[in-house]
Amino acid sequence: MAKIQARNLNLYYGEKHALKDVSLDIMENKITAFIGPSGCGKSTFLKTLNRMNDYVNNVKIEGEILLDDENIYDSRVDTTILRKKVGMVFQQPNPFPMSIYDNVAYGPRIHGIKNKKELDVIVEKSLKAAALYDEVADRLHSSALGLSGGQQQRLCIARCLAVEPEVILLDEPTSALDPISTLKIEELLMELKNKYTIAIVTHNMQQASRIADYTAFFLVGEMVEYGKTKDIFSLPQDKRTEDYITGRFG
Ligand SMILES: Nc1ncnc2c1ncn2[C@@H]1O[C@H](COP(=O)(O)OP(=O)(O)OP(=O)(O)O)[C@@H](O)[C@H]1O
Repeated sequence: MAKIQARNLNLYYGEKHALKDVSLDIMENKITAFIGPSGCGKSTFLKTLNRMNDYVNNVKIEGEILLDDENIYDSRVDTTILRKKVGMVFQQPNPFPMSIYDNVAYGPRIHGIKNKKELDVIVEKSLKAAALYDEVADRLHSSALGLSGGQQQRLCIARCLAVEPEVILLDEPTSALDPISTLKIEELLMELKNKYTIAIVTHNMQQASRIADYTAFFLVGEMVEYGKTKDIFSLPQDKRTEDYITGRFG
């Protein structure tokens, strides 16, 4: 079942036409990867899925993004609620300069949860779900900035999970990490897809082929090809996809 449907999405940064008539369905409880060369619009597309582009000046968006069949660009949509449902993890781990506990409790507190016992439960549950709890259980009140890069990224995933999202967007979440931390995040995402819908931008085609159920290939603002990952990598239908995945450019 489609959790998110992009319908004829066009995005302009000023004069620049950065997304050209993109339509694609993101399936529930699956991992969907967006691949393509630098500057092709992968991150831009990802950010349209929870309206992060609203923060950029001079952006014009046409078309629709339906989340559970409702257009998230409808003027009545509350973007705070939208971003609670559709959480995001960025390329550089960006823990807040506060304790591990407070990082995870941050979102729930903003959404009005004050009770300490309740927060304790959320923090522990989220850290466990992000496969970080065992490594930090004895230092929940130490600074998050003392964690390794890979741990920081799992903390950011825990922070995202703490507000009980339905969809998790990740923009090259492992590109700043070593191979072992990368593997841990990949394993974690494959576990998390049982509960969440996941969309990930990655430069790493091996990563897409390892973890993604579906893959979309972007090129200069166009979504060239989209399908089951194994089909995209073994039987690409478009010459441009084939050239890219066989390493002829990009
Ligand atoms: N805020 C902005 N203002 C103007 N142009 C932008 C802005 N953000 C991105 N662009 C342009 O839009 C195009 C798509 O950028 P985007 O970051 O989505 O690509 P990408 O495929 O994610 O690239 P990368 O893999 O290098 O991150 C690029 O040409 C980029 O320069």
